[in-house]
Amino acid sequence: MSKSEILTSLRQASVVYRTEMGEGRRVWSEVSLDIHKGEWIVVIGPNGSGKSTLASVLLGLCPLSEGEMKVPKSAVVATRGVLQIPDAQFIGDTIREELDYIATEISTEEEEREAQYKEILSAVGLSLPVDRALNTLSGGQKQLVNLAAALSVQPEMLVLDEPTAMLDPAARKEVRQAVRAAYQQGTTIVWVTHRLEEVADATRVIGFGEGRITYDGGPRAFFYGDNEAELPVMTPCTELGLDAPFAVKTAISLLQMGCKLRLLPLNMDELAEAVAAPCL
Ligand SMILES: Nc1ncnc2c1ncn2[C@@H]1O[C@H](COP(=O)(O)OP(=O)(O)OP(=O)(O)O)[C@@H](O)[C@H]1O
Repeated sequence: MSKSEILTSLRQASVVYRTEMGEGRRVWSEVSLDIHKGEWIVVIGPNGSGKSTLASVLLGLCPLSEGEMKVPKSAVVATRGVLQIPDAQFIGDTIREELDYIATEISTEEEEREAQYKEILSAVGLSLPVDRALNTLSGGQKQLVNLAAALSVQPEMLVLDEPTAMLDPAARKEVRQAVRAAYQQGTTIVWVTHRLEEVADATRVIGFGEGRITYDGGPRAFFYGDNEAELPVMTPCTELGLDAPFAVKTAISLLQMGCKLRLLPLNMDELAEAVAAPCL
């Protein structure tokens, strides 16, 4: 997929929130960023570092106080979002109502419409009756309905703000799988998270610390630094005060013991691959 087409640009963007006392509180300073078509960007950082503010800005929910956000004329960008709390996004009471509100180009002809609903749901791996009440669904199913609704308008860019935060491991896996399918269909992904294992899907990682971008690069360099020959004392991950996933920490220990790994793993599957061959 081409990385050249820019979907959205931020230039010297700052956000100042007003506190209850009416004072300005600067939570974002001089953030500059180009989001390219075909990227899967994971945005990571400690609590309160400004990650969700990026999601809100991209979704048009938070105005910039300074700087600008540009959508180049060549890119017709439809951006949709899925947020942390599944119920907070629902408008309707049933899956049908939800899709009726959000999905566009739904047929007025009944048979065709039912087939469209089925297709929208199956795109995220759901096979539920459309008249199911939303409050009878599990957290994971609710989040998949939100995802299905967001994807039903075929957005160019999908912004996810900690979509798995309230979910159990099985549901987290389903949501990631559904987002991977959307990515493979050409949707650009911006995924805000505090779960470091979710970095494994990224083509690009953006690290946030105290309202500024501290890292913008590949996922492996985020965990291991950019010099494969020598492990740095501090990596972009540890500089943000974040604890690397088990697979990364294990690989670092092996490297420190003098083992040469075939790849620098991002997750358990890759760790198994890295240690399957004897140390060189
Ligand atoms: N509507 C608001 N009004 C005032 N301050 C806000 C508002 N939203 C966020 N903030 C503050 O802005 C800072 C950045 O918040 P943001 O939610 O973007 O961070 P985050 O990295 O997503 O944090 P977390 O991981 O805890 O969700 C925080 O200090 C937060 O308290």
